[in-house]
Amino acid sequence: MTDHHETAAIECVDVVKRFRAGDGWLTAVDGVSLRIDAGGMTALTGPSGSGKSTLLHLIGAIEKADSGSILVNDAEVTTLGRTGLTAYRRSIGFVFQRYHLIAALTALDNVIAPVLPYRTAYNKTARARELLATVGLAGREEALPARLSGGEQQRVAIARALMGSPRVLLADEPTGNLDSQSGDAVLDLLDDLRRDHRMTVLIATHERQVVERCDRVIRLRDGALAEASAGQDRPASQAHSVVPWQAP
Ligand SMILES: Nc1ncnc2c1ncn2[C@@H]1O[C@H](COP(=O)(O)OP(=O)(O)OP(=O)(O)O)[C@@H](O)[C@H]1O
Repeated sequence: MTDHHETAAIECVDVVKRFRAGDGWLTAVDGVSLRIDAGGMTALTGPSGSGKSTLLHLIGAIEKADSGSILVNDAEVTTLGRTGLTAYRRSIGFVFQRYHLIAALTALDNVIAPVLPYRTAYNKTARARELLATVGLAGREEALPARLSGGEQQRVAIARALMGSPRVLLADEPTGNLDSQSGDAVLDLLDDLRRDHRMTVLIATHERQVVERCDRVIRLRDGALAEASAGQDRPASQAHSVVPWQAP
Protein backbone atom coordinates (compact mmCIF):
# COMPACT_ATOMS: atom_id res chain seq x y z
CA MET A 1 0.00 0.00 0.00
CA THR A 2 2.86 2.36 0.72
CA ASP A 3 3.96 2.44 -2.92
CA HIS A 4 0.56 3.71 -4.00
CA HIS A 5 0.95 6.48 -6.57
CA GLU A 6 -1.91 8.58 -5.26
CA THR A 7 -1.94 10.70 -2.15
CA ALA A 8 -4.30 9.43 0.51
CA ALA A 9 -6.89 12.04 1.40
CA ILE A 10 -8.29 9.95 4.25
CA GLU A 11 -6.49 7.25 6.15
CA CYS A 12 -7.99 5.40 9.11
CA VAL A 13 -6.01 2.97 11.22
CA ASP A 14 -7.72 0.71 13.77
CA VAL A 15 -10.49 3.19 14.45
CA VAL A 16 -12.83 2.21 17.29
CA LYS A 17 -15.96 3.93 18.57
CA ARG A 18 -18.19 2.57 21.32
CA PHE A 19 -21.47 3.86 22.63
CA ARG A 20 -23.15 3.12 25.93
CA ALA A 21 -26.04 0.72 25.41
CA GLY A 22 -27.99 -0.17 28.52
CA ASP A 23 -25.59 -1.64 31.04
CA GLY A 24 -22.91 -2.34 28.47
CA TRP A 25 -21.23 -0.94 25.44
CA LEU A 26 -21.98 -1.22 21.75
CA THR A 27 -19.07 -1.14 19.36
CA ALA A 28 -20.34 0.94 16.45
CA VAL A 29 -16.98 1.11 14.66
CA ASP A 30 -14.79 -1.88 15.35
CA GLY A 31 -11.17 -1.45 14.29
CA VAL A 32 -11.60 0.05 10.83
CA SER A 33 -8.50 0.65 8.74
CA LEU A 34 -8.87 2.14 5.30
CA ARG A 35 -7.25 4.48 2.86
CA ILE A 36 -9.08 6.72 0.43
CA ASP A 37 -7.15 8.33 -2.39
CA ALA A 38 -7.52 11.99 -3.22
CA GLY A 39 -9.93 12.95 -5.94
CA GLY A 40 -12.28 10.00 -5.99
CA MET A 41 -15.92 9.43 -5.18
CA THR A 42 -16.19 6.60 -2.68
CA ALA A 43 -19.31 4.89 -1.34
CA LEU A 44 -19.36 3.78 2.27
CA THR A 45 -22.10 1.21 2.40
CA GLY A 46 -23.49 -1.63 4.49
CA PRO A 47 -26.66 -2.64 6.28
CA SER A 48 -28.53 -0.40 8.69
CA GLY A 49 -26.56 -0.11 11.92
CA SER A 50 -23.28 -1.21 10.35
CA GLY A 51 -21.56 2.02 11.42
CA LYS A 52 -21.61 4.15 8.25
CA SER A 53 -22.83 7.35 9.86
CA THR A 54 -20.64 6.87 12.91
CA LEU A 55 -17.52 6.42 10.79
CA LEU A 56 -18.40 9.50 8.75
CA HIS A 57 -18.93 11.47 11.97
CA LEU A 58 -15.54 10.35 13.25
CA ILE A 59 -13.81 11.37 10.01
CA GLY A 60 -15.67 14.70 10.10
CA ALA A 61 -14.78 15.20 13.80
CA ILE A 62 -18.45 15.47 14.71
CA GLU A 63 -17.74 12.64 17.15
CA LYS A 64 -14.49 11.54 18.72
CA ALA A 65 -12.97 8.09 18.20
CA ASP A 66 -12.12 6.05 21.31
CA SER A 67 -8.92 4.83 19.71
CA GLY A 68 -7.12 4.62 16.42
CA SER A 69 -5.83 7.20 14.01
CA ILE A 70 -7.68 9.28 11.41
CA LEU A 71 -5.56 11.26 9.00
CA VAL A 72 -7.31 13.69 6.68
CA ASN A 73 -5.00 15.47 4.26
CA ASP A 74 -2.16 14.47 6.56
CA ALA A 75 -3.74 16.06 9.65
CA GLU A 76 -4.38 13.75 12.61
CA VAL A 77 -8.00 14.41 13.49
CA THR A 78 -8.15 12.41 16.72
CA THR A 79 -5.66 14.56 18.64
CA LEU A 80 -6.89 17.99 17.61
CA GLY A 81 -7.61 20.45 20.40
CA ARG A 82 -10.53 22.83 20.49
CA THR A 83 -9.11 25.44 18.12
CA GLY A 84 -7.74 22.80 15.79
CA LEU A 85 -11.13 21.08 15.69
CA THR A 86 -12.94 24.26 14.74
CA ALA A 87 -10.45 24.94 11.96
CA TYR A 88 -10.61 21.33 10.80
CA ARG A 89 -14.42 21.26 10.68
CA ARG A 90 -14.35 24.45 8.63
CA SER A 91 -11.86 22.90 6.22
CA ILE A 92 -14.03 19.97 5.22
CA GLY A 93 -17.56 19.87 3.83
CA PHE A 94 -20.36 17.86 5.42
CA VAL A 95 -23.73 17.18 3.78
CA PHE A 96 -26.57 15.58 5.73
CA GLN A 97 -29.56 13.52 4.66
CA ARG A 98 -32.01 16.07 6.06
CA TYR A 99 -30.18 19.09 4.64
CA HIS A 100 -30.19 20.90 8.03
CA LEU A 101 -31.06 24.26 6.49
CA ILE A 102 -32.27 27.09 8.72
CA ALA A 103 -35.97 27.55 7.87
CA ALA A 104 -36.05 31.30 8.54
CA LEU A 105 -33.08 32.08 6.28
CA THR A 106 -33.02 32.46 2.52
CA ALA A 107 -30.98 30.08 0.40
CA LEU A 108 -28.25 32.71 0.16
CA ASP A 109 -28.13 33.32 3.91
CA ASN A 110 -28.08 29.58 4.60
CA VAL A 111 -24.97 29.26 2.47
CA ILE A 112 -23.32 32.17 4.25
CA ALA A 113 -24.40 31.18 7.79
CA PRO A 114 -21.51 28.86 8.76
CA VAL A 115 -18.83 31.40 7.82
CA LEU A 116 -20.68 34.46 9.11
CA PRO A 117 -18.70 34.63 12.39
CA TYR A 118 -15.38 34.44 10.58
CA ARG A 119 -13.20 36.79 8.61
CA THR A 120 -12.76 35.41 5.14
CA ALA A 121 -10.39 36.41 2.37
CA TYR A 122 -13.32 36.37 -0.04
CA ASN A 123 -16.55 38.36 -0.16
CA LYS A 124 -19.08 36.06 1.50
CA THR A 125 -22.14 37.17 -0.45
CA ALA A 126 -20.38 37.07 -3.80
CA ARG A 127 -19.00 33.62 -3.12
CA ALA A 128 -22.35 32.28 -1.89
CA ARG A 129 -24.02 33.58 -5.06
CA GLU A 130 -21.33 31.97 -7.17
CA LEU A 131 -21.78 28.64 -5.38
CA LEU A 132 -25.56 28.75 -5.69
CA ALA A 133 -25.03 29.24 -9.41
CA THR A 134 -22.58 26.30 -9.42
CA VAL A 135 -25.26 24.06 -7.92
CA GLY A 136 -27.83 25.28 -10.47
CA LEU A 137 -29.75 27.65 -8.23
CA ALA A 138 -28.98 31.04 -9.75
CA GLY A 139 -32.07 33.21 -9.33
CA ARG A 140 -33.25 31.31 -6.24
CA GLU A 141 -30.99 33.14 -3.78
CA GLU A 142 -33.87 34.76 -1.90
CA ALA A 143 -36.04 31.64 -1.65
CA LEU A 144 -36.77 30.22 1.79
CA PRO A 145 -36.13 26.47 2.20
CA ALA A 146 -39.87 25.75 2.39
CA ARG A 147 -40.21 27.13 -1.15
CA LEU A 148 -37.57 24.78 -2.52
CA SER A 149 -37.90 21.14 -3.49
CA GLY A 150 -35.96 18.50 -1.58
CA GLY A 151 -33.37 18.29 -4.34
CA GLU A 152 -32.99 22.07 -4.38
CA GLN A 153 -32.63 22.17 -0.60
CA GLN A 154 -29.92 19.55 -0.79
CA ARG A 155 -28.15 21.61 -3.45
CA VAL A 156 -28.27 24.63 -1.12
CA ALA A 157 -26.74 22.40 1.56
CA ILE A 158 -24.01 21.36 -0.87
CA ALA A 159 -23.29 24.99 -1.75
CA ARG A 160 -23.05 25.70 1.99
CA ALA A 161 -20.61 22.82 2.42
CA LEU A 162 -18.44 24.28 -0.35
CA MET A 163 -18.00 27.74 1.19
CA GLY A 164 -14.70 26.80 2.80
CA SER A 165 -13.34 25.28 -0.44
CA PRO A 166 -13.08 21.83 1.13
CA ARG A 167 -10.73 19.26 -0.31
CA VAL A 168 -12.81 16.56 1.35
CA LEU A 169 -16.60 16.39 1.22
CA LEU A 170 -18.41 13.93 3.47
CA ALA A 171 -22.04 13.19 2.67
CA ASP A 172 -24.34 11.11 4.88
CA GLU A 173 -27.16 9.59 2.79
CA PRO A 174 -27.31 12.77 0.67
CA THR A 175 -29.98 11.33 -1.60
CA GLY A 176 -31.91 9.48 1.13
CA ASN A 177 -34.83 11.91 1.09
CA LEU A 178 -34.92 12.47 -2.66
CA ASP A 179 -36.75 10.89 -5.57
CA SER A 180 -34.45 9.13 -8.00
CA GLN A 181 -34.31 12.01 -10.49
CA SER A 182 -33.36 14.60 -7.86
CA GLY A 183 -30.99 12.07 -6.32
CA ASP A 184 -29.27 11.60 -9.69
CA ALA A 185 -28.93 15.37 -10.08
CA VAL A 186 -27.28 15.61 -6.67
CA LEU A 187 -24.89 12.78 -7.55
CA ASP A 188 -24.05 14.41 -10.90
CA LEU A 189 -23.28 17.58 -9.02
CA LEU A 190 -21.04 15.83 -6.48
CA ASP A 191 -19.22 14.05 -9.28
CA ASP A 192 -18.71 17.31 -11.24
CA LEU A 193 -17.40 19.05 -8.13
CA ARG A 194 -15.07 16.18 -7.44
CA ARG A 195 -13.68 16.37 -10.94
CA ASP A 196 -13.54 20.16 -11.33
CA HIS A 197 -12.05 20.86 -7.92
CA ARG A 198 -10.29 17.59 -7.31
CA MET A 199 -12.29 17.08 -4.17
CA THR A 200 -12.40 13.77 -2.42
CA VAL A 201 -16.02 12.74 -1.90
CA LEU A 202 -17.07 10.07 0.61
CA ILE A 203 -20.74 9.15 0.60
CA ALA A 204 -22.41 6.99 3.26
CA THR A 205 -25.33 5.27 1.58
CA HIS A 206 -27.38 2.12 1.54
CA GLU A 207 -28.74 2.85 -1.92
CA ARG A 208 -27.50 0.64 -4.71
CA GLN A 209 -27.90 3.35 -7.36
CA VAL A 210 -25.57 5.57 -5.36
CA VAL A 211 -23.01 2.82 -4.85
CA GLU A 212 -23.01 2.16 -8.59
CA ARG A 213 -22.19 5.80 -9.32
CA CYS A 214 -19.08 5.73 -7.15
CA ASP A 215 -15.65 4.69 -8.36
CA ARG A 216 -14.89 2.85 -5.15
CA VAL A 217 -16.94 0.97 -2.60
CA ILE A 218 -16.16 0.33 1.05
CA ARG A 219 -18.49 -2.08 2.79
CA LEU A 220 -19.07 -2.22 6.51
CA ARG A 221 -20.67 -5.00 8.48
CA ASP A 222 -21.15 -4.83 12.25
CA GLY A 223 -18.80 -1.87 12.43
CA ALA A 224 -15.95 -3.62 10.63
CA LEU A 225 -14.74 -3.63 7.06
CA ALA A 226 -16.55 -6.31 5.09
CA GLU A 227 -14.77 -5.72 1.83
CA ALA A 228 -12.67 -2.83 0.59
CA SER A 229 -13.42 -1.91 -2.97
CA ALA A 230 -14.03 -3.63 -6.17
CA GLY A 231 -14.06 -0.52 -8.34
CA GLN A 232 -11.18 0.70 -10.41
CA ASP A 233 -9.45 3.92 -9.52
CA ARG A 234 -9.83 6.65 -12.06
CA PRO A 235 -6.93 7.23 -14.43
CA ALA A 236 -4.32 9.42 -12.76
CA SER A 237 -4.66 12.08 -15.46
CA GLN A 238 -8.34 12.46 -14.67
CA ALA A 239 -7.89 12.25 -10.92
CA HIS A 240 -5.26 14.95 -11.01
CA SER A 241 -6.99 17.44 -13.28
CA VAL A 242 -6.71 20.51 -11.14
CA VAL A 243 -8.91 23.57 -11.34
CA PRO A 244 -7.85 26.12 -8.75
CA TRP A 245 -10.25 26.08 -5.83
CA GLN A 246 -10.55 29.43 -4.17
CA ALA A 247 -8.53 29.80 -0.99
CA PRO A 248 -10.73 30.04 2.12
N1 LIG B 1 -25.17 8.37 19.68
C1 LIG B 1 -25.34 7.05 19.77
N2 LIG B 1 -25.58 6.46 20.97
C2 LIG B 1 -25.72 5.13 21.07
N3 LIG B 1 -25.65 4.26 20.03
C3 LIG B 1 -25.42 4.79 18.81
C4 LIG B 1 -25.25 6.20 18.62
N4 LIG B 1 -25.03 6.42 17.30
C5 LIG B 1 -25.07 5.22 16.70
N5 LIG B 1 -25.29 4.24 17.61
C6 LIG B 1 -25.36 2.79 17.32
O1 LIG B 1 -24.18 2.44 16.61
C7 LIG B 1 -24.47 1.49 15.59
C8 LIG B 1 -24.06 2.06 14.24
O2 LIG B 1 -24.92 3.14 13.92
P1 LIG B 1 -24.77 4.03 12.61
O3 LIG B 1 -25.82 5.08 12.66
O4 LIG B 1 -23.37 4.43 12.46
O5 LIG B 1 -25.12 2.96 11.48
P2 LIG B 1 -25.49 3.19 9.95
O6 LIG B 1 -24.78 2.13 9.20
O7 LIG B 1 -25.24 4.60 9.58
O8 LIG B 1 -27.05 2.88 9.96
P3 LIG B 1 -28.24 3.51 9.06
O9 LIG B 1 -28.01 3.03 7.67
O10 LIG B 1 -29.46 2.90 9.67
O11 LIG B 1 -28.18 5.00 9.23
C9 LIG B 1 -25.96 1.21 15.68
O12 LIG B 1 -26.14 0.04 16.43
C10 LIG B 1 -26.50 2.43 16.41
O13 LIG B 1 -27.66 2.09 17.15
